[in-house]
Amino acid sequence: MSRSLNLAVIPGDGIGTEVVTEGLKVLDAVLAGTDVKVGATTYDLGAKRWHATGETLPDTVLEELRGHDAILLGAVGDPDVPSGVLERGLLLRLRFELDHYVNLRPSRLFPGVATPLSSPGEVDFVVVREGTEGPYVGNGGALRVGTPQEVANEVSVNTAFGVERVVRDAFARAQARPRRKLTYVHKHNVLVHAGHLWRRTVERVGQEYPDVAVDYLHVDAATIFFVTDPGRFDVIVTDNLFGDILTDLAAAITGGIGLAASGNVNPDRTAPSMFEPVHGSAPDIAGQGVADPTATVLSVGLLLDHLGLSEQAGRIVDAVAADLSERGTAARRTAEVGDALAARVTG
Ligand SMILES: NC(=O)C1=CN([C@@H]2O[C@H](COP(=O)(O)OP(=O)(O)OC[C@H]3O[C@@H](n4cnc5c(N)ncnc54)[C@H](O)[C@@H]3O)[C@@H](O)[C@H]2O)C=CC1
Ligand SMILES: CC(C)CC(=O)C(=O)O
Ligand SMILES: [Mg+2]
Repeated sequence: MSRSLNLAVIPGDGIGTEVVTEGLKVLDAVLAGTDVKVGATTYDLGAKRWHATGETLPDTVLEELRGHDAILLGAVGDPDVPSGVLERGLLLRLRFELDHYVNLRPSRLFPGVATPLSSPGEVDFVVVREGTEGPYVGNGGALRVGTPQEVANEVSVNTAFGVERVVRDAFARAQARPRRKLTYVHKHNVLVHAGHLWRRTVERVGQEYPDVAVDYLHVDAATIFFVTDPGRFDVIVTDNLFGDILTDLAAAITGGIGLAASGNVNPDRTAPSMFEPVHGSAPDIAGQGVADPTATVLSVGLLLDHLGLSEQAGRIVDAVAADLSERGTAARRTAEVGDALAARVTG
């Protein structure tokens, strides 16, 4: 029986448009000859639309997006748009409205990939970053802005409901992996209100997963072990801000930000999940055709896996692994990498 995938594509800004082109190229290639047909609708959300209309994410577009099976996003953010307008008004609004409470960020050091670590050992972990709460919810404000008496608040919101659902997801993922280990990362020695909610939640939910070994790291110490002993990690669960920072570090130790994929997952499937590279719009290299599209291609793999196409998802990971092992040090252009990966998934 044939199947159709109804995708929404938001290329966004900067290198977002460049890497998404390659992601779609590989998607078409991996599905060629199968009975899966892709219908992709592109949405022009991002800086251009904001400049033209002042819109970030109109309600009508949000409602349309809800009707898709999944969303593929490049990146948003532009130096000519005030900082935060697109990041909050578009990207975070999508994550919050579509209830992407699991921000899934796998990190794996593929064979042959250069890392700044001298003896990394095997690195293969996944960060489960809470995606709808924490300091990113916009619960803040400022008084006497621009004066020497300015006071600025950005309050981290952590609810029992929100923490429990992401912690449960992380335990389930840890249980399904061979090492069955969960590290939760916070800063409960100082952030005693949110931190203790996280700690109590992990302890309580952990009783239902006696076969999962649990440990805890303060976030500052976690950064040490990311560099000195990344092999100790299997599944990491943490809040929205810590997870954001740790996953750029995770990318850096596993070959760079151009390889780091992510899924903003709505595990309850009440709305489409959204897949995107961990990186941003990289204005410093935008338009040059040199961005590495591998992170986006791997994000397409996560998308396929989420939609039950695990065989095709596995072919994407295998193609990336093979490409990386032979890549060498010569710089390759964005389209060259996309072409090579497209050829490998069909070959
Ligand atoms: N999910 C999203 O849409 C995100 C958006 N942003 C936004 O992107 C803009 C730029 O943010 P930055 O902090 O500079 O982070 P960034 O991730 O865009 O860039 C950081 C560094 O990594 C490099 N880089 C990023 N992606 C790369 C790739 N695929 N290949 C090779 N090099 C790559 C860039 O050239 C830059 O030197 C800002 O407006 C920011 O708010 C940042 C992170 C995530
Ligand atoms: C722009 C931020 C809200 C997004 C980000 O840095 C991320 O999700 O990694
Ligand atoms: Mg980030």
